[in-house]
Amino acid sequence: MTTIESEVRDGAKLDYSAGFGNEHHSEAVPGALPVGRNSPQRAPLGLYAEQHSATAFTEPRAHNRRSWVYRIRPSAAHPEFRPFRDGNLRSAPVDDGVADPNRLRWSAPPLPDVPVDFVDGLFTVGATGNVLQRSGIGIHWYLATKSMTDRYFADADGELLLVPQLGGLLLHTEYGRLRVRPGEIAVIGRGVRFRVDLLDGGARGYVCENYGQAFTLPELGPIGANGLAGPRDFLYPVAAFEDRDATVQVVQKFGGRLWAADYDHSPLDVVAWHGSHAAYKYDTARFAVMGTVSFDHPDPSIHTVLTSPTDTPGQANADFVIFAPRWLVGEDTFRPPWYHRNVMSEFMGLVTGVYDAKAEGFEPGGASLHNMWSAHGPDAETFEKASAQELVPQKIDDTLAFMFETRWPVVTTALAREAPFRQRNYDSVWSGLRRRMTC
Ligand SMILES: O=C(O)Cc1cc(O)ccc1O
Ligand SMILES: [Fe+2]
Repeated sequence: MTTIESEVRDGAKLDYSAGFGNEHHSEAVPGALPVGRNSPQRAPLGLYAEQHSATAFTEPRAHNRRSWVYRIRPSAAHPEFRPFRDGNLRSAPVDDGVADPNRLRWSAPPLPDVPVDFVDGLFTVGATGNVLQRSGIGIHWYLATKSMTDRYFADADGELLLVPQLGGLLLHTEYGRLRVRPGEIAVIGRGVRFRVDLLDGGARGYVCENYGQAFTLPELGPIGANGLAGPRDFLYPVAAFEDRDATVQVVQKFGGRLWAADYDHSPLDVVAWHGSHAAYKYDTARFAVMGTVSFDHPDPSIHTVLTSPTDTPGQANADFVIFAPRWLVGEDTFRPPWYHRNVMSEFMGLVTGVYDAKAEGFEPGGASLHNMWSAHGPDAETFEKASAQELVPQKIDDTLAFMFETRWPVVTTALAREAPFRQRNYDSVWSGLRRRMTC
């Protein structure tokens, strides 16, 4: 094992292997991991060796991702997948989609009052790009009221960045277990099979389904070698497997649609693995926030946790940006986010607290979409306060907002546009901004 970090919570201890993009290695049974080669004539303990290639074989080492797994049965041993209901899950291009220039905002969607698991509880706000071209993102909420039993999920269309907002999750993945609570995030690599147990009975959160290049850490440029998210704080699971012969349903998202097959065993049967493609979690409380110590509000790129680059430098397929607790000390500065029109599209969510650009209406669990070039910024109340406040050092505390930012316009689904929890009067938050010119 590389570096181990242990976490005892809810009476249960989980071990993790630390380090973003490391060559992790882990075995749940001693001797299960071959040494010195990946594919011996007979893998240890009668296991099957299998490679998961998350990048083309020939991609540069800096972003090549692949893992070797040693499992009870090879993944190839499965019956036919058949089309399955899509529920409220949509993909790009969205059939009934609208690329809407309006500012949109939603209250927190209520949890269903019937038992619904993570897969059935996915609700798509919008998407952009094209799943078949491996470009763009899907933006979803998950709204779950029961754990997945006898059911597993895998997304061939993209990796899944989960941002829990309500309730903890225990993610059982092919590579082992991750426990994530609000304030933490998890990324499940493309194609990785998993199931979701709810730790608190109900769970709500946000998903960025990244069709493009896998998330990586942003360059730090003149910031130097440290700051923002530290590589060692990304925690990967250690091997843990299910040795279970039972009829289970494996649902996979492929080409924008769901497909399902009934297996006669659990697909989480990896006894040992090594490599760089898996799943990981990160606690946003470990983010070393940077900001001004003189004047002016910095561009929000300073708060980037993870980025999915494209072939055009600086134009992200997706950036994951957080607005975490921090001190504001700027002198002669309008401290909240400035008014803004942006070629990049900004989807925002709130895990907890109040976001410093919106005095009211932007709720924990809710969301806003400021699409490419739509004009946005502080609401009227925030503007009044921030223009008049005494500029003493001020702690923004007990809050966590985030942004999925993408270079493409986001196309909203009919589901999201027609949702009863969409705030149809969102424009009015700016209507109180009166003329103030004095000459
Ligand atoms: O609230 C927003 O729109 C996000 C945002 C935050 C910020 O600090 C600066 C610019 C920006 O777009
Ligand atoms: Fe913005």
